[in-house]
Amino acid sequence: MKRGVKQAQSFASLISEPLREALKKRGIEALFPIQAKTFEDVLSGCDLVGRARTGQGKTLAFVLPILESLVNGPTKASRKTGYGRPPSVLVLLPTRELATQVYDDFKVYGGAMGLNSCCVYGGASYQPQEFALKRGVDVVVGTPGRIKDHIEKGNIDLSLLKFRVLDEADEMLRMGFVEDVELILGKVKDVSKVQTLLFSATLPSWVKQISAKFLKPDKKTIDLVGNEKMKASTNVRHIVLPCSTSAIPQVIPDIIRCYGSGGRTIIFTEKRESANELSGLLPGARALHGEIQQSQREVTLSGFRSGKFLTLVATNVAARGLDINDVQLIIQCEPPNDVEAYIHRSGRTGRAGNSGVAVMLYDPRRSNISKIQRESGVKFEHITAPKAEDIAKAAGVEAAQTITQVSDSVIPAFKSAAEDLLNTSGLSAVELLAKAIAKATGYTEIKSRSLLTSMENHVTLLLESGKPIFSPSFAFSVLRRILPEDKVESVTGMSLTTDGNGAVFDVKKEDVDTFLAAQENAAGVNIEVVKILPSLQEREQQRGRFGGRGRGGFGDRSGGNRFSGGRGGRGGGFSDRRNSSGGFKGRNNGNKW
Ligand SMILES: Nc1ncnc2c1ncn2[C@@H]1O[C@H](COP(=O)(O)OP(=O)(O)OP(=O)(O)O)[C@@H](O)[C@H]1O
Repeated sequence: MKRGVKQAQSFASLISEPLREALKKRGIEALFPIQAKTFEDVLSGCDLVGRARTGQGKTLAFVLPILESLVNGPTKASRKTGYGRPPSVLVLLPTRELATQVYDDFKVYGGAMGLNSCCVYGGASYQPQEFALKRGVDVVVGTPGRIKDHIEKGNIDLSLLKFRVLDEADEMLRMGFVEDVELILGKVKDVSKVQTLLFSATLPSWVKQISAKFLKPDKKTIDLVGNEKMKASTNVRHIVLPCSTSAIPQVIPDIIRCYGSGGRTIIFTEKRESANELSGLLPGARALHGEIQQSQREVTLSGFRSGKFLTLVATNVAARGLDINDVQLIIQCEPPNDVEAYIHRSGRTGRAGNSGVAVMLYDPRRSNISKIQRESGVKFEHITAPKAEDIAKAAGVEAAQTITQVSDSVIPAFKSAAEDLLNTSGLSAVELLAKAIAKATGYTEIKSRSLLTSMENHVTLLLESGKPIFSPSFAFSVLRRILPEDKVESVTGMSLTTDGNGAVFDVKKEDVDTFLAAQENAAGVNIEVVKILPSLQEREQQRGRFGGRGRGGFGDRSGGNRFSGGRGGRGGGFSDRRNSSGGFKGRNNGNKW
């Protein structure tokens, strides 16, 4: 669904005929706001800092005016042409995948105007890059490390440079490319002759300081996010869902079924090992991360782009800038460390005016979502794992469509089997059809899940004791008074409610009656099955108030080993999150996040 983000304004007047034709072939017939707002400043020679939310067209916001300037505008006269010419434009990006993507735009649109581009990044062989540079190019796009190497080898001459662009500038600097970037930018002798453009959807204050160093003092800033509260994409439905790590592989297929709209899904994990592991557990998924060989990364990404497979499990290497058609759903397996990562990851959907869904999984006992909520301005929608009826509804709609598409010619072949079934099964036609749809969708058994951790065949209970519950260990002590030790030991996920009056936890489905009956053993104790997950205290809140990691503390007893889904060690406190061992499959799996 398109929203009205396009601006027809000045398209024809700003953009020359061949470029307009090339844009039209890709469905672009008007400028987006960031493009319209920056175009003339770039054309008139200004340095510029540009910021707009993800998917709002920042790439063309520099590509188009640069091309117009080189071919029809102020830099035309001094631009060299012919064999062996040095580049007029240098574009720096943080990842190889992004460099390739931006190069593609320069190749197509610059090509339409008679300009040559090349792309240089690490992990690919030097020789073809050297040949291209020696032949002479107008635009060089690449990652800082490799560009620096080429400059040092004398393959790139920056003496006639007109434009330098830092795209996803904050990520490039955050990734530790500061020295390379400074060295590259420092190679330009006469900065008065070069325009520097810096773009990103996120511009933390430290980037602004750096931009003050690289850009001219009279630079323009076009910030379409500015002080607005909402920093993430407004075209995306931002959702959070409580889920323990061990339940992630089971819950994800259901989330895709209910929220994926049949399109592509990108799943983000914090660690490479988790991306490998999860992609192995999800049917038809592939992994993408920095440890995979460059040639394989390219094969994977192009397979995902072309629809050979629809689920990509990636680390932050895919968080920035990637523009892939029909990504309907983003799943983050846990809250990222910084708000920028949340904004960029969720921004891989809901692009160019389309809508999308971003689901972030979190362990209510360990994760801190309020920080991301506060800093991104996102008001998260809280949901629990898709229920049987949600899955059936989503899967059923899809299956019903495919069933109606089956040719009528098969009916005679299967009719008598269908009639036999109807006559002998004792079920109605509708009931039988429901079973057939279940079989067709693969959902022949729908397991119930707990609201607190999304674990299969577990139920979330609420405990109240008639007085405030200050700590998980207090809640355990109440349980210990009314239940045998082995039942108390089996409790997982003990978490306190925000109002301080209750604690919620998961028990096995078969133990629910024992827990409910136990409340009779003590006056004032109330235990009930949770229908809607109450608001829960977060990690910091509990640590701040009670400061402890000791026995019975947060994470302790309640599946403290984050990845095992089993009982944690006594000292396994919440702060050990990043060092916990275990994996999606269980305790014996040594993979880390
Ligand atoms: N004027 C336009 N009309 C229609 N589509 C456009 C227009 N400009 C850009 N697009 C499309 O919008 C999509 C997003 O553009 P782009 O990748 O430049 O976004 P971005 O702002 O750089 O996002 P991010 O911050 O995630 O990198 C691309 O598919 C691009 O082709």
